[in-house]
Amino acid sequence: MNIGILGTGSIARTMAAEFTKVPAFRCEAVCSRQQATGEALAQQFGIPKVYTDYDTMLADPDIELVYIATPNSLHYAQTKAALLAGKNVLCEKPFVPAVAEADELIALAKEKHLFLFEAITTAHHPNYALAKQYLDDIGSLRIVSCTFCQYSSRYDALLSGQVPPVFDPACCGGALMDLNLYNVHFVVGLFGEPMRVSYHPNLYRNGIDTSGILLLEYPDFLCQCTGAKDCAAPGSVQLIGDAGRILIEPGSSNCQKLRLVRPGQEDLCSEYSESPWFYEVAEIAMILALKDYDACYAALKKTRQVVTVLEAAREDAQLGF
Ligand SMILES: NC(=O)C1=CN([C@@H]2O[C@H](COP(=O)(O)OP(=O)(O)OC[C@H]3O[C@@H](n4cnc5c(N)ncnc54)[C@H](OP(=O)(O)O)[C@@H]3O)[C@@H](O)[C@H]2O)C=CC1
Ligand SMILES: O=C1CO[C@H](CO)[C@@H](O)[C@@H]1O
Repeated sequence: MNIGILGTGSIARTMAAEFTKVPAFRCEAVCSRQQATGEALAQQFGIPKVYTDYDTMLADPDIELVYIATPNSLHYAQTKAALLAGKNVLCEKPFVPAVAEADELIALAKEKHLFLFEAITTAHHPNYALAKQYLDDIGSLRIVSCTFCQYSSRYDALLSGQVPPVFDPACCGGALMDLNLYNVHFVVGLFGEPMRVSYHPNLYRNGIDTSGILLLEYPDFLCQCTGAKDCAAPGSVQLIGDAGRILIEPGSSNCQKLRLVRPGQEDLCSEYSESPWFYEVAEIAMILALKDYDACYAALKKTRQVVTVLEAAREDAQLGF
């Protein structure tokens, strides 16, 4: 599968490296707003073509899949253009801001029988499946607690007067959309949509949430998701039942270590060493190789549920974007 990469930022570089580990993928082209930036990425990863115009890249018949790694607010239009051009699409998280946009893109992918996928590591990690398997061992679930707090150098830029896309309301940035969404993916992936959603953000003066606490209420348990880009803390997911708990570290974006803890019993531990993107890219390669559209559309159904929760959270906090 020949890939055209759109964007040359931090995740585009990470993913270009991950694509090269999987023989089924070949990076065919990169598209950047500047020729020199595109050439730098192309040279680093041995990518033969550089485009500075997205439509021109979409017109390249050699490209079968477009990987979109641009600011959040561009995902919808760029995904739609790629699908209309007949390309499969892997779109970075967060998929799109609005449920109506998600529905339109999912319908378009189905109509054109194309692969469409949100690039997010959470559910692809082997320990995620293990957590699901261990749920029966912790009794009745009472509390879920997820923490993803990572101080961002872009927060320093915000404090010094710049507005990077990730802290720009016009780009649909913020801690909820950038980091807390991993927690939402973890929880909604396992338990579906909650009954009620409320979001309590710390706001910067431009109206962006630099951190915040999200409460998801389920019929039988409560879930607290913390996401922050303005402070740091060790990350984790804890699923706490009345007969034990499951602890995952460093958390919802990388389920590297899992521990099942039950009183009076030895802990069961599981640890993986590959990067979290490795498992995501391997699973995508498998879905594409098998043309497993059921798996693709099942993942999109989860993505749509997450978009619904995130939209409800932004509405609850009256974020205005
Ligand atoms: N899955 C994961 O682990 C991660 C996912 N992400 C997601 O990936 C996306 C990109 O994030 P990240 O790589 O950190 O962002 P960066 O700001 O580092 O890169 C974004 C790239 O998009 C391109 N771009 C196109 N239009 C614009 C524009 N108007 N403003 C700014 N950049 C533009 C730029 O490439 P050029 O200059 O070449 O045109 C830029 O380098 C986001 O949606 C983010 O949520 C981010 C980090 C990790
Ligand atoms: O998705 C993400 C995961 O972590 C990154 C930082 O390391 C974030 O900036 C990013 O958007």
